[in-house]
Amino acid sequence: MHNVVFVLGPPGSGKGTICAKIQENLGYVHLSAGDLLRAERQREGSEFGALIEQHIRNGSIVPVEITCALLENAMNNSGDAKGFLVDGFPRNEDNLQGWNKQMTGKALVQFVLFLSCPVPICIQRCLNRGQGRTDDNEESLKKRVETYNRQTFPIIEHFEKNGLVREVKSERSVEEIYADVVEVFNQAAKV
Ligand SMILES: Nc1ncnc2c1ncn2[C@@H]1O[C@H](COP(=O)(O)OP(=O)(O)O)[C@@H](O)[C@H]1O
Ligand SMILES: Nc1ccn([C@@H]2O[C@H](COP(=O)(O)OP(=O)(O)O)[C@@H](O)[C@H]2O)c(=O)n1
Ligand SMILES: [Mg+2]
Repeated sequence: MHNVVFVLGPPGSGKGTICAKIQENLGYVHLSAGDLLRAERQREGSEFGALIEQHIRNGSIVPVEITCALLENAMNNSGDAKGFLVDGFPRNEDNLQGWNKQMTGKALVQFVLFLSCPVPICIQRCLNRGQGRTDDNEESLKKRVETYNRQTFPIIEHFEKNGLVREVKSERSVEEIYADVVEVFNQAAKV
């Protein structure tokens, strides 16, 4: 059984940054759904490259069959890990349903780390990210924020109803955010 922590929040809220620190210090393995999709897009012989690029530019969500298979493969190929940080997933109802269908009995979701941050700050961070991403431009960002508001936030609310959400405000320094994140993981380890 894989232990999983879902990490959600608007684009640019700092999911990748904080996950890297958790992986470094707390022994969880970081799996970014976006990174896995970008790698699959680049993989020679992939039949999904064009479809993935289309969704990324549009800020829309790739069908779960593709994303969940990438996540499950990565988990199975990671050897023994204390747990996995599944960053940027599930982002919509399709993601959630597909995960439940494919991973029930194989993964246990410990909690959902929700990095909350005002959208204008998130957009500015993405525009300054400097990773050359095809979706870090004003036009794609507008669509990504809309997708977040319409599709991802309701998923966070769903988990909230189940008592699984641990919110950490991320309009602060990485050090301040991370200090709260460590508290969340410590609390989770007690129960
Ligand atoms: N707490 C923070 N304060 C200022 N900038 C940040 C903070 N966390 C991340 N960043 C920067 O913002 C950009 C987006 O961060 P990233 O971790 O990629 O977010 P996400 O994965 O949620 O899109 C990156 O350039 C990152 O260096
Ligand atoms: N579960 C997911 C995660 C990302 N994606 C796609 O990948 C893009 C980038 O996701 P990301 O997680 O790397 O973006 P950030 O929130 O980290 O900025 C999203 O806008 C989607 O188009 C997806 O389709 N399904
Ligand atoms: Mg990211």
